[in-house]
Amino acid sequence: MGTFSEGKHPDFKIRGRLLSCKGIRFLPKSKDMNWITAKDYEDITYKKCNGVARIAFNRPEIRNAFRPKTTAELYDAFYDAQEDTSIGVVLLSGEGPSSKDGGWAFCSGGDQKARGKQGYVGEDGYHRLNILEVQRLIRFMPKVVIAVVPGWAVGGGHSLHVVCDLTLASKEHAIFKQTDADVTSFDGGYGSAYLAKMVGQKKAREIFFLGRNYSAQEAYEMGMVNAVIPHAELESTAYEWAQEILAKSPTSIKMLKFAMNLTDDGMVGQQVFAGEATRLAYGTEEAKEGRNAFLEKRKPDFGKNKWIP
Ligand SMILES: CC(C)(COP(=O)(O)OP(=O)(O)OC[C@H]1O[C@@H](n2cnc3c(N)ncnc32)[C@H](O)[C@@H]1OP(=O)(O)O)[C@@H](O)C(=O)NCCC(=O)NCCSC(=O)CCC(=O)c1ccccc1C(=O)O
Repeated sequence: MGTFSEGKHPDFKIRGRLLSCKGIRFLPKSKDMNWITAKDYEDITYKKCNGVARIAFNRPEIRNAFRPKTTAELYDAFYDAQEDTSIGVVLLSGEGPSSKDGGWAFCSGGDQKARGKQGYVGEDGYHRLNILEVQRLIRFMPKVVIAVVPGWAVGGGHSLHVVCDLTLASKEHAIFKQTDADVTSFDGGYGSAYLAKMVGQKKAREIFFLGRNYSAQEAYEMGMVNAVIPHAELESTAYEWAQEILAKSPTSIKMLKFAMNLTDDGMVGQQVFAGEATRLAYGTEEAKEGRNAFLEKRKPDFGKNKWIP
């Protein structure tokens, strides 16, 4: 990747987010990172910079465990990132280290102190399992979501990294662990079944049935982590991966994500993919003629020789 800065090269110009030099495109480097807070929350942080949104758990003293308030905030931030047309990639991470003991975490799953009889108890007194709504938003949003794992990814936190499109992990501090079977929980959806597609049935069963710790390197070798990154470079590397993705065709990225989801998501996967195909069809002359004919109360004339093989 290039590192020209403005003024240093005669052919340098800014074109959108990309820097162009005689046809060669240079991506913003991590030194250009300038995160701006998008919204203040209690349990998470939410920032944006150069087409990238960064959402992070912010309960480091309890290894970034989530309660209903956390998941409601996560949903709100992810929805905002989905709707913001300037955003193409979302990083999901965990703030840290813990001021208590210096430990790092991505997320340790459901806050066991908030757990009630039928889920996690919110301020309204209802028992919920609404992390699954967050999982679905990550899965179905037309943007790339990267799990940036600086420490523990455990229980429901492990499931979240699984459902993200990509995972980058801290070489020194990331540890992957499934404790669902220790606390009578079971993510029978993406957390387990999709994990098995990723690492294979035997390995997925080992992860859940034994609940062992796996290092970033072991997770990488299993196929559930894309890259193992020195801790100090984790955030900047995630930003640079995001910039590489942002340089691609947004329609291609969206359709590729939905195409890869399709086979595992059944009719809903087909619905999501087909919805985007419909949107593309709406952009054609044919669609314009169909709409106009209806509005003008006449038969549509789609023309001859339109049945392209
Ligand atoms: C994460 C650990 C392995 C880290 O161990 P360690 O580094 O030794 O730190 P500790 O001293 O244990 O922890 C420090 C501090 O944090 C508190 N803490 C840690 N995790 C939690 C938690 N999940 N809830 C509440 N508090 C937590 C811990 O008590 C310490 O506090 P002190 O006051 O200092 O004592 C280890 O901490 C650990 O194993 N944690 C528990 C992991 C766990 O079991 N998580 C829950 C799994 S079940 C789940 O997440 C369900 C989620 C869900 O809603 C769901 C439901 C249905 C379908 C799918 C899902 C889904 O999974 O998404």
